[in-house]
Amino acid sequence: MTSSTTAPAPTWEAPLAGAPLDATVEVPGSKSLTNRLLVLAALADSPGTLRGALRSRDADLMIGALRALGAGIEEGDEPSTLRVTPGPVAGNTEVDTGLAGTVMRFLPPFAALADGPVRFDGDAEARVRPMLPVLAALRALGVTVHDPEHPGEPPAFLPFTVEGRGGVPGGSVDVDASGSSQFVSGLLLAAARFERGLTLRHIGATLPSLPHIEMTVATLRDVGVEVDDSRDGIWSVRPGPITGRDVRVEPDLSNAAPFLASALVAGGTVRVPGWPTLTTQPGAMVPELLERMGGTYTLADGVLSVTGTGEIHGIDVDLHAGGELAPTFAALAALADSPSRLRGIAHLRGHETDRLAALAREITRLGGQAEETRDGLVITPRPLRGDVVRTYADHRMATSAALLGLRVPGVLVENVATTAKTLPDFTGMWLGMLG
Ligand SMILES: O=C(O)C1=C[C@@H](OP(=O)(O)O)[C@@H](O)[C@H](O)C1
Ligand SMILES: C=C(OP(=O)(O)O)C(=O)O
Repeated sequence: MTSSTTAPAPTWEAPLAGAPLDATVEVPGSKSLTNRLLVLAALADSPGTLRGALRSRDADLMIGALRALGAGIEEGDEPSTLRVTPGPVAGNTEVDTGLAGTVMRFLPPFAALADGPVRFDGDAEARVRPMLPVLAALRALGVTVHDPEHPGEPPAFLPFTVEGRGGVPGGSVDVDASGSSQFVSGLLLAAARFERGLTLRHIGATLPSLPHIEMTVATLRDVGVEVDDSRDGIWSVRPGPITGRDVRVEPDLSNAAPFLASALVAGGTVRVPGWPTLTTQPGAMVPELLERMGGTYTLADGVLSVTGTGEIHGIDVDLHAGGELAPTFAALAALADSPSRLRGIAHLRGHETDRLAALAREITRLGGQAEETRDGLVITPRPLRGDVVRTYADHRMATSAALLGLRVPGVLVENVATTAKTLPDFTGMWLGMLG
């Protein structure tokens, strides 16, 4: 018998909360806004600037890809200030999507405008994330998408090549977006540059993450694009110019979630400044959900404060509008005083990992009880014990494990560096919060 040569993945011992919290946490810019604003700035008719942009793996993959596709992107005085100079969309290039849904789903329609082929590939974990609806829509719109290594088989996953021909006629297309709202967002973001614009009709039974589609529509309108979203499940984008603008990016409210949730686990107060009064981010749901689980919150002068007592109540919640919040609420549910049900999140099976399976498996590993349902999780609190928590290259599995570790001694988070996908200094921020 030979011994395994695979080194164990490094782990990070999640710190226990020794005392009630009293912390203010500055949360970097929203991933979803940063990557939309970058795409629109690169498609615009004039230069634009993002301030307070996220700099993380997903944002830097988007920057790298847009540069490869012909845009100029320079840092200003700070890394979070990005000056974007649009250029003709360039082909004969490659896009590394990493594991970023926003890069793999937003850029194929953009690449269809290029003057040559654009090859897309990403991480091993990215190669199993669903891509078919956006690629099939492009093909229905007359764009050639193929995998030169498997000619004759229309690709449904990474890797693939989009044959840019310098323009897209556009028109009408049906898309089943029940697997991801990003299929809709990606097509809408590039549609003002299609010759006839685009009318997109969602034909699936369910539609996740509607706030993220509303974010797409809002960011398009902010740069002067006309969008008709007056009919449920149908979006029409008129062809027309896109204006380069100077915009400030809101903090990432979904990344704020595990920090705010910490107040419920450890007791005390956590504050996040820069909380927008009006936003399309699904993280806007976080304060009310934390209140339902036993916290209280206030919003004053743009500072959101969440206070907890250490007591957490179970919740029955449909998270289809904000599925990316599920790992945070699953961790709270595992520490609650009554069972919880998270519903409406079947599409999490196509996220960074199959999040329903991963959350059920890891909560169970710590001695908890968590079962997958058709469209979510049922979590019954049990006494938990420390162990290694596997993270499956998923940043939110890591932040969710850190939350459990505030109360459960000996939680060892595997590959905590995966948090760099959207939060490059997660462990520094977490330790800072604990004081
Ligand atoms: O458009 C976006 O920026 C996002 C949309 C959502 O995707 P799904 O609709 O696939 O859940 C969300 O979960 C993801 O984190 C970001
Ligand atoms: C689902 C997520 O990411 P992505 O943008 O890669 O889909 C997420 O951040 O929770």
